[in-house]
Amino acid sequence: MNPVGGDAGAPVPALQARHLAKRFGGQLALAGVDLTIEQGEVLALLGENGSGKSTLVKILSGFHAPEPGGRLRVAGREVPLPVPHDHYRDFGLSFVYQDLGLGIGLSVVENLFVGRRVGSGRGILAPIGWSRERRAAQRVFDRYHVDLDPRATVGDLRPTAQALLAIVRAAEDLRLFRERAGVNAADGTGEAAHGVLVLDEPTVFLPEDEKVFLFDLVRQVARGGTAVLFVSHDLPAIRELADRAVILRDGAVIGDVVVADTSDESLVELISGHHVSATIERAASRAVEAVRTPGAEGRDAAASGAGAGPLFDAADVVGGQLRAATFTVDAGEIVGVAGLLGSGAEDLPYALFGALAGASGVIRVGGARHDLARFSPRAARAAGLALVPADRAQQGIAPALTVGENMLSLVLGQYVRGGFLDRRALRRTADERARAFGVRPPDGTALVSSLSGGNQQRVVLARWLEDPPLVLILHEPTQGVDVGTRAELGGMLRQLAATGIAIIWVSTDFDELADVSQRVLVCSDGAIAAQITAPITRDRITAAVYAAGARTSEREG
Ligand SMILES: Nc1ncnc2c1ncn2[C@@H]1O[C@H](COP(=O)(O)OP(=O)(O)OP(=O)(O)O)[C@@H](O)[C@H]1O
Repeated sequence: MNPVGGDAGAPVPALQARHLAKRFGGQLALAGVDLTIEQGEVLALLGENGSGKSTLVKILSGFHAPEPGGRLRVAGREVPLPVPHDHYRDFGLSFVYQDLGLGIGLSVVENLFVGRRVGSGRGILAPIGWSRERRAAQRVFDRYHVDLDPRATVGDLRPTAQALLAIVRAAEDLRLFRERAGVNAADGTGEAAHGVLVLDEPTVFLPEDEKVFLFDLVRQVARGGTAVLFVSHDLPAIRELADRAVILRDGAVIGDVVVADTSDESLVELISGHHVSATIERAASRAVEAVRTPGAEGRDAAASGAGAGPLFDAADVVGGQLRAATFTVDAGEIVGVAGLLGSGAEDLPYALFGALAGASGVIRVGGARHDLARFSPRAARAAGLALVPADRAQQGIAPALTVGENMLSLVLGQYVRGGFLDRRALRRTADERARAFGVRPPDGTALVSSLSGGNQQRVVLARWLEDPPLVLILHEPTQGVDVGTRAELGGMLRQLAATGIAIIWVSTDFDELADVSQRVLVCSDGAIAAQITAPITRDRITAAVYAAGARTSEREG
């Protein structure tokens, strides 16, 4: 049953937005969106990369001012537009973003009560009673059935625990809003409508098996009456959580469906606007064709001439959580790497690429031997390696540069004529690549920071493929990428592998690994503990990862 906000008639919707629009220069990023979310409802907001989801969320948070003519009501009350900066909480809105917004060096209790001390009522100058605050924090966690230690430092928590804390904090903001609004309710009922919790891709960094804790918490928050707007590309998570899904395309609502009544295929079609499978291979070959430069042929020759042995060979790799990882990858092979958090899998891409301090071990690329203790990213590139890192914002792109400069930064030398950079040729190629990789808008001169997250990821991939390596190392390459594009990237990378490139694909998304890999290595306790060959399924990977983890803890116990 839906909790009722007033004393008569239908419950007040938690959120009613009318005609929200946003223009960036000549481009209409949001084209007049209407949206209603009922109290206690979990609504998924879906759409391909660049469809306008973040723009809508940023209007709700007050980060963007919408075009004139829009209206917003939350918890039955009119919210001024633009939403006053930093005051969304006062109107019953609360946000959790992918980066969670926690103070990593602070304790759990400090994060929970930041900005609103439970304290002694003597104001901000009163001494902080830590034991009282910790008890208050414990009561909050008990309320949400969440097991968190108020004393722990947030940076020491696992990502899942950090996400739980961020959600509890946001839900508490809404509970306090409701208390305040109830006290002030003009109709004297003491009853106030519930607010809206916005979750913007909160599952991206969480290990598959721990998402269930987050789902439990979100369901519980919604059961209490709060409406949840869940922005995500994660179809299984959407199916798990959402009652209804609204789909955006080109800034407009093009679908509003009950999730339980809609197949995955229909959802993907609504999101992408076409039958994905029919276009994957076409898009993939376009992108692979686009990057097959003369240099690439040279590398193909190097790859095939590497002799009888594997193209890539890693022995006793140490670094981070890795204690001695040894494995090989053949030319043309896609090898997945799976592991629980702390298994060492997440350190492997950086140790192999010379980007992890203190790493050691030996790798061989096409027969040439390299000592990882003396390796660097520059040496790795020269050796024929490329790395697509998980942390796109920090390591993948240069946000202040254009799409073209980012895409072509590894091959700028090819555009120097008579000592000058041939900007026209650079721009022509950049536009071509942007089209081939489906970057929207397909404009090589756009600043990369103005692209949506998924489109930035396409730029990162295009950049590395411009100068095709012998060995491509990918860490969570489809994070934040929409479902249609994900399939497209899978197809593209399969075609690249077919040209002789060896691909090492490290991911916590076991569905994805099952889909793309010819072989999956299971990392546990810093070593490769098992290997899965065809038939590769998500269940087999999950079982192997846990079996390896259990063997490790038995040994340690
Ligand atoms: N600050 C900005 N300046 C110029 N254009 C922008 C800006 N922010 C967004 N856009 C454009 O608005 C459109 C919608 O982007 P938005 O980030 O809302 O998409 P999204 O659906 O959240 O995508 P993703 O799934 O990739 O995160 C895109 O074409 C994007 O390039």
